[in-house]
Amino acid sequence: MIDVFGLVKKYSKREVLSNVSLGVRKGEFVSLIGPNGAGKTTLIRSILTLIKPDKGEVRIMGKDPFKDKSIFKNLGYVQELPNLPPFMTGREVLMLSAKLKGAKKDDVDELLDIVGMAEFADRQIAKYSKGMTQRIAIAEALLGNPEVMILDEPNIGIDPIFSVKVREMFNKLKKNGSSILMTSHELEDVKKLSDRVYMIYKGKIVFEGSVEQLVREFLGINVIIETNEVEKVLNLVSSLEYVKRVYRENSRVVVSLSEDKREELLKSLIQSNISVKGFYLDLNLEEAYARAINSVGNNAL
Ligand SMILES: Nc1ncnc2c1ncn2[C@@H]1O[C@H](COP(=O)(O)OP(=O)(O)OP(=O)(O)O)[C@@H](O)[C@H]1O
Repeated sequence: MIDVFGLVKKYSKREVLSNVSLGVRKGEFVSLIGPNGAGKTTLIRSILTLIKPDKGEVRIMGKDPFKDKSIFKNLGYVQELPNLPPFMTGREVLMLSAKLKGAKKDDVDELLDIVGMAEFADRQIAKYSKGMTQRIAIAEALLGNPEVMILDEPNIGIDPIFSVKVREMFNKLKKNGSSILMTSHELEDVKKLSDRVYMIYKGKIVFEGSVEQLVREFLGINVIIETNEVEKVLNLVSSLEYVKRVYRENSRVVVSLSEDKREELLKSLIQSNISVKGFYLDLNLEEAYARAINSVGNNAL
């Protein structure tokens, strides 16, 4: 639904996007992560034709957005720090957008309710807080259930309770078959929402895969065992040849494996009659992200 081939963007002589290719399939949620200045917004704005790339091609729903603007009727976009008209009210912004997208007044009312802005709908944007403006921007992007949604740091300024709601909304959109591309520094959202992740560093894609693959590649396979019998677990696992490292965290034992022997490990625990309350892969995306950036930074690009 979104395809980018060999995108290059230069500012003066500096290349800020270097041969970037990326794809988002139907019903897929893809996140674009990377440090400040890596090129995420430049890439998003190039996809949306707000920036003209020097080389490369973009397709949205199979069409070239630089030539066919009709696709934008079916596309929702939350831009980084939304710049909504300050003298319009939230409702007016949504009504205007509904007209352009062919959505109904009822859809506007429903969305105002969903984003918790019904009460403030007739207040001017200039009088909104940052988070309130962001809520209207998200509602605006969701209008008309777009087939493609592009989100550039949608969670800036949003409180934790609404963050959970936003995740639910994006998940619902995805279940209905929409394709979503998001940039975010909120790794918890990235972890909970993404089917696939692209990591961009200094204008180059340096990783593509699932969150689990990213964690495995940069942190290895770490299993968390929750148990009341920590000592027994420590004794058992430290004798297993595929266990690289083991440490205790209160009533949890964290075990690093040299290869994917999770099934064997679980069997050994059960055979030793150890009561296991929890057994799962540690998906510490923050740490994997830091290591990945460190590793690409060291292998000078
Ligand atoms: N109009 C411009 N003129 C010159 N350089 C620019 C311009 N816009 C962006 N850049 C540069 O392009 C690079 C990529 O910027 P971009 O905004 O895409 O990064 P980002 O990954 O979105 O960062 P952040 O996480 O901070 O939002 C940066 O080095 C930035 O300084």
